[in-house]
Amino acid sequence: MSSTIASAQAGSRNATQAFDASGEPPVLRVKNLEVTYYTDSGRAKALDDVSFSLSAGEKMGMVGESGSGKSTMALAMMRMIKPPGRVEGGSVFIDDVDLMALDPKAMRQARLNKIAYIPQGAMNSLNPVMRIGSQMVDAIKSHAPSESRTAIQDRCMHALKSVDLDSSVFGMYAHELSGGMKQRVCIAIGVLLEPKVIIADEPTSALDVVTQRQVMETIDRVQDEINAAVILIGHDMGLMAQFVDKVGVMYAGRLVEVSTVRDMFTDPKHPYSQALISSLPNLDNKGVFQGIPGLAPSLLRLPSGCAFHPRCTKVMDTCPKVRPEVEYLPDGRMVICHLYDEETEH
Ligand SMILES: Nc1ncnc2c1ncn2[C@@H]1O[C@H](COP(=O)(O)OP(=O)(O)OP(=O)(O)O)[C@@H](O)[C@H]1O
Repeated sequence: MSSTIASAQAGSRNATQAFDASGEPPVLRVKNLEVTYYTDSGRAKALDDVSFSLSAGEKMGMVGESGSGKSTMALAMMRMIKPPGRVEGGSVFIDDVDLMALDPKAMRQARLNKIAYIPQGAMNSLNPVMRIGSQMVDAIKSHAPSESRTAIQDRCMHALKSVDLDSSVFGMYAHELSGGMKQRVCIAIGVLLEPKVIIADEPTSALDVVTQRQVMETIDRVQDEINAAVILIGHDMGLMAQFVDKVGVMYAGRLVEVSTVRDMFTDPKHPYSQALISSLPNLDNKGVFQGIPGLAPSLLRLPSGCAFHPRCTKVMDTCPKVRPEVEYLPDGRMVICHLYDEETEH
């Protein structure tokens, strides 16, 4: 755990810096990503100026209430936003390639090759009438068409092994597998081409607690093997805390805080992060859950200034009037809140 925390500390500073402590540039740099959904009721800015970076081998948990923009961020990074949504701006660099600037064919190649996405409910979208092996082979062929038959077969067997599944799963159908096994198949498909970045959207939802842990451990092990940067989207802060290096908190389309997992749990900076952390059950508040007052705002009618101000226990005069901007604290943490206007590194 201590090495995780140490790399997390370094990782947090990376959010502000182009290079990490080892002198290596981060493998993933998301800059000013913006997505708007043009609905009949109006424009909903689901992703508002989101920037962060991750080093190879680093894991980031992305949390926030339902509708805060977590899946939109993942889809935008994959260039899979569909109408009425539109990516309005920003870049997603993997090494020095901006995915946003690739032509559609190059982007198709980049998916699975450079960046893999395991969507919400992936295990339920395995094709019920195709053997697992055929689905794996198809995935490779569509992204690496020149690979030989033997190389493809080897890749599939290696991927199954790396997620702790027997090679016999290759010839099975989805209905013959448990939920945890299906989710592991989805992870195996995600890592077939050893991508540099893996995004897993709620990989453990709909699984029992024991299987949740096993799936997280599988992601951990596979990630270690290929040294990928991983983004884990989820609601379970407790489970996430055990597996990630840093945590990003989203609110109403903005990434309002990025901190190491230790900092997030011991000293969250944004009042919304503080509310999220104090709403977690612990031994002191046995069974008494502290909710966050108020409701998440509609993106169509966002409160002025800071969108969190109507629910914030630390609201100040400036909060409804002025939109807070990204601040990097002296310890490298990123926060978007007027409370820290004075603490910024200049
Ligand atoms: N196809 C769509 N058309 C219109 N609005 C959309 C569409 N998809 C998402 N949105 C809006 O974008 C916002 C962000 O949605 P998103 O699914 O990214 O949130 P999320 O944080 O992933 O939520 P959850 O935790 O429930 O998965 C939501 O407020 C939603 O209303």
